[in-house]
Amino acid sequence: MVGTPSVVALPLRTRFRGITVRETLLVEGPAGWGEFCPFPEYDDAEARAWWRCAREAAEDGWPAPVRDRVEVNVTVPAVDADHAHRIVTDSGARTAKVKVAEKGQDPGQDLARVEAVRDALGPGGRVRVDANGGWDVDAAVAAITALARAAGGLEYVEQPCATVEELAALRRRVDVPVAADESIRRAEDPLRVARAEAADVAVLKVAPLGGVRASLRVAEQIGLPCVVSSAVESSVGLAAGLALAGALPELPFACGLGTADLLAADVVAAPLHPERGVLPVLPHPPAPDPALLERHAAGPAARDWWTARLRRVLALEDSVVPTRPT
Ligand SMILES: O=C(O)CCC(=O)c1ccccc1C(=O)O
Ligand SMILES: [Mg+2]
Repeated sequence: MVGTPSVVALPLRTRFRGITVRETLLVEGPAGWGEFCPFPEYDDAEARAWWRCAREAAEDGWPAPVRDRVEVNVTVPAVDADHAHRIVTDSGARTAKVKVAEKGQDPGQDLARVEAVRDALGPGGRVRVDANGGWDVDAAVAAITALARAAGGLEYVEQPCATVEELAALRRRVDVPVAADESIRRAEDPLRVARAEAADVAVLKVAPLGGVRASLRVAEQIGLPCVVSSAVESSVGLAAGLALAGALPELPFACGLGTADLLAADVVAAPLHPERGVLPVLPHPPAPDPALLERHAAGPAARDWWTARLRRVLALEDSVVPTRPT
């Protein structure tokens, strides 16, 4: 790598996944900039794939894309209905992904949110929901039936239940297509979901799957239509997701890569904010602006935590422990 890593703390515009600030580490290599930002609760073993994604961007570069632009969904956090309506209208996107089953909220709030999102999109838009594994099978059947009615149709439901077995059981009981996210990115074996006939759609996140090339191999083997989604990276890491979306042979759905809009600050001068629901595929990661790295630099405790974490992950990568087959 070239130079020392930068650790930044980027404020979110609204709480998402229980956080209000996204911390991330950026490194420069001979091919450009890479981003390492495994969620804080992930252990070092799980963080290894995220490092491989950052290293690919910084050292190897990405395979050639087959398209130069990618349609994205607007991501709607678990906010109230009026706020959801405004987020969708402001985005100009034709597809919205709405967070549901948020802890501490009730089903009525989910229904009001998806109703508002449908109203903002109009009848031609597409609404998908993401429960992050928050329902058991019976609760999922009830919630999906009610949400599909409130939304005037759902494109798919992402990770309605936590386990592959539950997804498979649910899938036989509802007409709405089921997408798998955590069951792919956090699984020992990301292909199990397909063998179990537990999903209609595969959500691919480039960092937890170990980079663009590793994700392309998963896409090839999983045999399901794929959607690329972010992990709320800065625009440096989002560019890796766009490189994957750009290189997939088929891309039948809008991708969840519009999440620069969730951030109140970014590290590059021209952040990857979608225009009318479209983002460009970039040949290389965008370089951070040194003034923005400085302005959003994390405090000393966070900087030490991230650099120690990276050092431990690098030590694991250099050891001979066998890695998950892909
Ligand atoms: O897919 C999107 O629209 C945005 C990304 C997103 O929802 C997400 C971001 C960080 C962590 C988890 C998730 C998720 O899909 O569950
Ligand atoms: Mg998800």
